[in-house]
Amino acid sequence: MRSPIDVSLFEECPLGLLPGLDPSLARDNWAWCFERDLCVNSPTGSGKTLAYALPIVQALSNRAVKCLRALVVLPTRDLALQVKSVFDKIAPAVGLSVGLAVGQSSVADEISQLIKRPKLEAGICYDPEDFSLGLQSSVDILVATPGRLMDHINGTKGFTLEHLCYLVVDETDRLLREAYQSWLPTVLQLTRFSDEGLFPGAHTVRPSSLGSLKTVRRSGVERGFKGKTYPRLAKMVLSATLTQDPSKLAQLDLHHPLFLTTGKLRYQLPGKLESYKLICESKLKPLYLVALLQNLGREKCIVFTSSVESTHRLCTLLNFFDNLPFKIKEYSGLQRQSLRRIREGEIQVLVSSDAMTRGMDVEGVRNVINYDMPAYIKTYVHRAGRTARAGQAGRCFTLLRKDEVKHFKKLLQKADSNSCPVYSIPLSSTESLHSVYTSALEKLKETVEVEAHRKRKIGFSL
Ligand SMILES: Nc1ncnc2c1ncn2[C@@H]1O[C@H](COP(=O)(O)OP(=O)(O)OP(=O)(O)O)[C@@H](O)[C@H]1O
Repeated sequence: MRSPIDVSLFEECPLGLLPGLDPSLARDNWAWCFERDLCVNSPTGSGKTLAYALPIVQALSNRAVKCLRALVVLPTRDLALQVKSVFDKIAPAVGLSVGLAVGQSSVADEISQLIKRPKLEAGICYDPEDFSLGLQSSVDILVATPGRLMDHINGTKGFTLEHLCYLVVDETDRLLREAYQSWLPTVLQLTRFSDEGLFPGAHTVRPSSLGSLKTVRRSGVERGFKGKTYPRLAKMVLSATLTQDPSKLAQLDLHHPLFLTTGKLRYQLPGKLESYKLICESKLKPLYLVALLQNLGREKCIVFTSSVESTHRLCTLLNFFDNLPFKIKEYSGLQRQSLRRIREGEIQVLVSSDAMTRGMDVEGVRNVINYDMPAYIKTYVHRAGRTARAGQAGRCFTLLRKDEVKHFKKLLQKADSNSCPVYSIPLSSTESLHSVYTSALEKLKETVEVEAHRKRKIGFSL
């Protein structure tokens, strides 16, 4: 941990040249050396997902019996879906199955995807509640959010982590900040080796579903084990803004962690990102935003605001500007379909709170706009990182009041970014929007009143 390895100093290696990789997986970089746990701090859009998906799939490609051997935990449902889609592209090539536990469908539906009941399905047993059914995992790899993972740990018959070999904690700094029903201590407890036998915690939850089958985890003869082999859960933790603070990482109980990074700084922006600032009065921000969007034409944009409520208001207001040559939708927990719509090119502008800040990979997003200045450099890094991904060029615009400029400059310096020129909007562009802005504001006021009334009514009827 004291001497991070700067992977940017190594030469790139095409997947086709990676030794030992199953030919069906050899289509681009990184091999996970499982002898030590890995901490990866690498910029947004640098391909961290494939960097863990590929070695896990490769390592499990020779497994004989299907059981849950790899668990990937992510903070949000949409991120989990995105990561599952990456595994879905590579795992079937070597006969592995990937499951999802995110609360997208009912618990019952999810259970039927994750657990199989061979005796019941073969008609040998007719009582679905019978615990001797020999329940088995239907998946080798599970992508999950903490809440639904805990639901399965606590309540799903046949769901066990006792065979787990690989644990990935993606967006680690975010997941460590939020305890989510103590999911991490629970997972570590259920996968820990102890003198009482393997996985004692698992047995207190329920008996082994696979009878005498014992998982042969990776064994390592390593420093600290006094020459003994030791079955161990291999862990990989990743983020574009991963902490190097040992007291925080200690929660993960890492084994001789190796810290991989790209450069010396914790906060890094993508190489081909250009940052710009727009300085305007607070009340004129919508005008500047519309003028900027008009300048950007029909390029895909994500506009970030500071809250779910301002996202809704801003999106409603923007849609009252007539004849804009692009379609605008908001993204929130209740409006998740807009993510699919921007991916498919049905809409060009997505307005979002920080719900969309981390990890989301939307092809073709050329611009990110901070309608509200992010309070922290970490937030700037993740928001800006929705563009300029995978070596592509991208731009990040930040709307600022005059009194925010100094603070913003200091913020960017933390990412060693001193270049953030002013992006000028001609006065004529904003002036021509004044009358439509006034009428849009009126309509927004009416809409907000109607919505508040409707909410009150629903509240009373409940
Ligand atoms: N070797 C590769 N060559 C080209 N493109 C790649 C490669 N690996 C991944 N990609 C693409 O790069 C994009 C970004 O990948 P990914 O979402 O894994 O980034 P990330 O590092 O996890 O970013 P973030 O920190 O924002 O979550 C994806 O569209 C992915 O398909």
